[in-house]
Amino acid sequence: MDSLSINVTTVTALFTWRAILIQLLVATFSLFVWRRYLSPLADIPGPFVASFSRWWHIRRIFIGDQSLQLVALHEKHGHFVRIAPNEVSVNHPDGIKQILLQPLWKGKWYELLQLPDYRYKAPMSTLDPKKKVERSRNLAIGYSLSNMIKSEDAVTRTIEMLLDWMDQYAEGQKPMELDKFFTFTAFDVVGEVLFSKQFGFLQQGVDIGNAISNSLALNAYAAIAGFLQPLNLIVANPFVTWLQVMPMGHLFNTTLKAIDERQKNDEARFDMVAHWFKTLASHPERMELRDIYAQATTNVGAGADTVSCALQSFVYHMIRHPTAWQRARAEIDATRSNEGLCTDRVVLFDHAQKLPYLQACIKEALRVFGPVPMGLPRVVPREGITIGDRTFPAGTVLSINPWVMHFSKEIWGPDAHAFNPDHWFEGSAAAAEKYWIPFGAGYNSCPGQNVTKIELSKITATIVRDYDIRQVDKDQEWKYKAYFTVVPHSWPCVIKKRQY
Ligand code: HEM
Repeated sequence: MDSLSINVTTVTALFTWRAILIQLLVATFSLFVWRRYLSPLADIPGPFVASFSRWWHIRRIFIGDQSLQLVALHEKHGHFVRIAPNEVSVNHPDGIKQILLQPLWKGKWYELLQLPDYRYKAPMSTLDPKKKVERSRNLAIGYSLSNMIKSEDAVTRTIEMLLDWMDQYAEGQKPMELDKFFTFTAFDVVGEVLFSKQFGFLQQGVDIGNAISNSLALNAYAAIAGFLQPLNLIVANPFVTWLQVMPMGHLFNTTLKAIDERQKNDEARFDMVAHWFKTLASHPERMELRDIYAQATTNVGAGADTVSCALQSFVYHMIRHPTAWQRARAEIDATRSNEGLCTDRVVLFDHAQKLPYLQACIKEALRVFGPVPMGLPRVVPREGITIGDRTFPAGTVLSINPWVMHFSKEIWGPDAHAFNPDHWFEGSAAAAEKYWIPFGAGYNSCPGQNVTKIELSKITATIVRDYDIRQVDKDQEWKYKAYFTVVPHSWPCVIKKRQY
């Protein structure tokens, strides 16, 4: 045999099935050894599988208990837990300052939020901090408190529809699934503030076109598929968008249709999209129509489940703590009789803000059951990041999970897991505030905070003042799955209207 035929034989041998299999096994084993034993993160504790694969995390998201698992892991291992080969969950008290409050690139996971496909870029799906801030600047005016307050009457009318349903259930003495009605309300409020039109859930009292079930499917999909980018390219592209077969396509089309109708509606208020269209008209070089569609879709995706969860957490925990309910009610009654406030059928935002105990209860509800139970991932820059006595090299993904932060006994004391509104009046309350991150923190924090505060303050004050609520089965725990957001269900209630 000459040398040429030996080489050909060798190359051919390399490509037999057996050889390919062996090479794959060697490569996989080498990757495993490197990730598990040689990586700079090798000594960070965490689940064994997570040290060499993302599957531990994906499985926990799929099961729906990622947040509780992470809380337990931090209690066992301390400030740093390795949750994937290149990702570390952090609950060090300096973590928020060093990670969320810095202009760091976001983890690649966020790209999944280009809804319904890569042509639609919103600030949330923009990883580069500079570009993200530029995009947000075009849209920020729509979220300002002064503009949100202009929508208060529309929000009030929507809440009145919720109250009509509550009155109806109270009269009929039928169990009410508050979880569904809170979600209906949250969706309809988003519709009102965004494009001056409710989606119609409260009017019909049903999940029209399974939109809410679809939103749950999108939520589960987003949480997992963000880690499987190639899969995302197959299921989220312009062709699939056109086919309208994916949940994000449905969400997008509903939003698009609503914006188009709004543009023809002469009675539309100067709502959120009106502000964005105004910016587009005066600065066409800064943004395009697709940005408006993308941001409106993000709002519908991010602004309804979260508020429903917050409302549910408030009522669920308050009825388990009747003393807190009575104290909040006494505060409202006193404000009513002493100052003549809180007398409207739906309490005004301005009045609800003057109720410190009620506000503490809202904050506590958002602390013990935050609507976002997933870590917020950021990428360590070239110069590395030092947190406590640990330095993380460039490229490591560090994430802060609101649940983990909110359950830290180091920060909130030994009863960190308990619902206790007095957390907000104790000595360290002001200091603890900086660790309260249901809305995230820093340049990526939630722009929907103002409308959320208006909605939560008005609804909770009105309900506490006017209704007595108990669960059909007081020992029944609600059910939920912690995906990107968490929306509990299955805790039907009996509603009674308060007699004055
Ligand atoms: C209790 C209610 C809410 C909670 C707890 C909440 C929480 C959050 C969190 C944790 C983030 C992500 C921060 C990050 O990536 O670091 C976020 C982003 C966002 N939220 Fe909210 N949210 C709520 C309500 C709303 C509402 C009502 C709207 C809109 C009307 C909204 C619109 C958005 C948008 C557009 C983003 C993306 C922000 C960006 O990256 O530019 N949210 N929210």
